[in-house]
Amino acid sequence: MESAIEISDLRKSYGDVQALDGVDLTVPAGSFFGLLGPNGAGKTTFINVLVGLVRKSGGDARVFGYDVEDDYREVRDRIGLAPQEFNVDRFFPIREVLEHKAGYHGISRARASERTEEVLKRVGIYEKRDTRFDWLSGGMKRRFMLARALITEPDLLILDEPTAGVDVQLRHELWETIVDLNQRGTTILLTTHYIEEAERLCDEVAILDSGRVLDVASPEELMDRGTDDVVVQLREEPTAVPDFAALDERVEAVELDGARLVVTARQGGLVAPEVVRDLDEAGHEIVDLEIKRTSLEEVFVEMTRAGEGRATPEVSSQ
Ligand SMILES: Nc1ncnc2c1ncn2[C@@H]1O[C@H](COP(=O)(O)OP(=O)(O)OP(=O)(O)O)[C@@H](O)[C@H]1O
Repeated sequence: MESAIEISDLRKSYGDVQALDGVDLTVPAGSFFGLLGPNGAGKTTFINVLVGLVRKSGGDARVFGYDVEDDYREVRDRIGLAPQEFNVDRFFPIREVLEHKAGYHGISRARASERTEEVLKRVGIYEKRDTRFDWLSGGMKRRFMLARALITEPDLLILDEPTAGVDVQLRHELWETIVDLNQRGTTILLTTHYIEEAERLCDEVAILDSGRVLDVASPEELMDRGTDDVVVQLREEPTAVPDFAALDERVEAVELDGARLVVTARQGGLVAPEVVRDLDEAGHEIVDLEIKRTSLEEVFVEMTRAGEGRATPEVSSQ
C-alpha cells in the first residue's frame, strides 16, 4: 500500500531540547492515524516538520513520496492542516479568507468560490460566510479551522487537537465529518488529548513520548495489553472459588467481596467464558456478569508513565 507519510530517524533539536529523537513512522494512505503523547512529547514539532514550518535537524520525511524540504510545494499542496491555534486573518469575512487561501494554492477564482461554498456547507457554517472570524463562537471557529484545512481538497488532513474546548454535541458532529472524509479516501493524522477520541476513530495510533515512538498499534491491540475486570455476581457468598490465576496465566488478580467476584486479567473478554465455566463446574450460580474493559487512556497513561525516567532533555549532536 502507498504511504501517506514515511519517516525515518527524524530528529529535531531546539538548542538543548531534543524535541524529536529519531522517529520512525509509516502512515498508510487512506488510514485514520492517531498521534498520542503527553504535553511536550513532540507532536506539534512533528507536524510542523511535515508542513514545512520547522526545519528538521536530521533524518528523512516524505509525504506521498515527496521530500518535505526538497519538494516543499508538492507536499504543501497535498496537506490540509487544522492547527491547534487560531492563526486566522481576523478582519476579513471568512468566505474571503478561504478564497484567498485557495488562490494561494493556485486554484482558479471560479473554482475557489465554488469550493468555499462547499466546505462551509460541509462544516455547517455557510450562513456565517460574511462574518469575520473574530465574531464566530468558539465552536464555529473550530469548524472554520476544518473548512480552511479542506479548501485545497487535501489527500492528507492533519488535525491538531481538532475538538479542543468544544461541547460534546459539536465534538460528535466534527467526528462524523472527519470519518466521512476518511471514508472517501482522505488520510487523517490526528493528535488529541481526548484519548477516547483516538480509541473511537483511529485505525492505528503511535504513542510518542520525549521525542520517540514508544509503540504503533491499533487501539484494540493496545487495550489488549492493559487489564480488564471480569465482575461476577454470585447467588450465594462462596467459601472458596477456583484458583483462576493458576488456571490461566492472563489472570493477574482475584478479589472476592461477599458474593461479588472480580477477576482482573488481560484480554478479559476471552477469560470471562472460562471464569463462568469454572464457577459453574464448581457449583456456583451466577446472577450477573460484566466485563469492564480497560480504556486506551489507562494503557496510554501506563505506557507514558513508564517512559518518565528518560524524559530529561539531551544535548543534540546535530
Ligand atoms: N520553538 C521552540 N523553541 C524551543 N523549544 C521548543 C520549541 N517548540 C517546541 N519546543 C520544545 O520541544 C518539545 C516538544 O514540543 P511540542 O510542542 O512539539 O510538543 P507537543 O507534543 O506538541 O506538546 P503539546 O501536547 O503540549 O502540544 C518541548 O520540550 C517544547 O518545549
